[in-house]
Amino acid sequence: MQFQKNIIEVKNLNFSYEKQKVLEDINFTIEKNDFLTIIGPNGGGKSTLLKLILGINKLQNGFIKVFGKNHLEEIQNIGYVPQNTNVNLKFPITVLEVVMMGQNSFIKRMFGYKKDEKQKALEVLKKVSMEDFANNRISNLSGGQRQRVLIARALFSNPKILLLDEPTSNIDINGCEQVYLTLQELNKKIPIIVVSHDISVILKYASKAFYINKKMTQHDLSKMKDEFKSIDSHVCEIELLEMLGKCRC
Ligand SMILES: Nc1ncnc2c1ncn2[C@@H]1O[C@H](COP(=O)(O)OP(=O)(O)OP(=O)(O)O)[C@@H](O)[C@H]1O
Repeated sequence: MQFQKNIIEVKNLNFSYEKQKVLEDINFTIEKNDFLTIIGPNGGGKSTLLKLILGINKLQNGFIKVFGKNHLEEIQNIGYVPQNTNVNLKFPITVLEVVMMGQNSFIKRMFGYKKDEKQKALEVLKKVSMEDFANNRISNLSGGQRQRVLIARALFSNPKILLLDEPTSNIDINGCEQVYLTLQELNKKIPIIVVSHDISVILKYASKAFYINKKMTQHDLSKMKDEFKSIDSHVCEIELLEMLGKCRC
């Protein structure tokens, strides 16, 4: 197989809802080991960009290539953890069952799961350090634990890229760290793209940051890394966000 440097390539992307322009002249590439965070103000266009990559929003111009092909041909290789999960917490469903919902076959869901699928679900739960909770009800987990289960669900179909939309909203700082440590471990094998408002936490883990407010500013975080690693107290996220929005690095 030919070596593919760019896992995702986006060029000349513009997008509008009705007459409201939401994204303007977006260009970037994602490589194999990237851990990218997409940050920016509310309504800046972050989720819209993810939905374009996933084919949920229809491309209006420009192009998105995944592994060198039209992105729509490669959707099955993209794992997605959406902002609002569709798991009904009132439904008496176990962690293992939630993970196995990561396969798209309705027939399989109707007629039960095979033994090897349960084994595979346990393996992906191990990747997010949640295998001991396999038989617990999803409703009994903490927010951070639940989010790691939803990451396992996205991993069930062996994606080659993982996209997450605000995976740590409503999770306390320790839960956040656990989720990001999990993502850091997964990033040894696959690129990670995460939309987040947890600026100071995510900047410790990410290698790149894209600030989006209709237009995009790209930041290579490797140089700033040591400073962010030493952050263990309060940082003013508003100032940090403003700085990243104005900076032209
Ligand atoms: N389906 C839609 N139809 C019309 N307008 C939409 C739709 N989805 C989003 N928008 C608008 O597009 C803009 C960008 O929304 P988007 O959800 O991409 O922002 P975001 O950066 O993810 O915001 P947040 O941080 O609040 O989640 C907003 O003004 C929003 O109201």
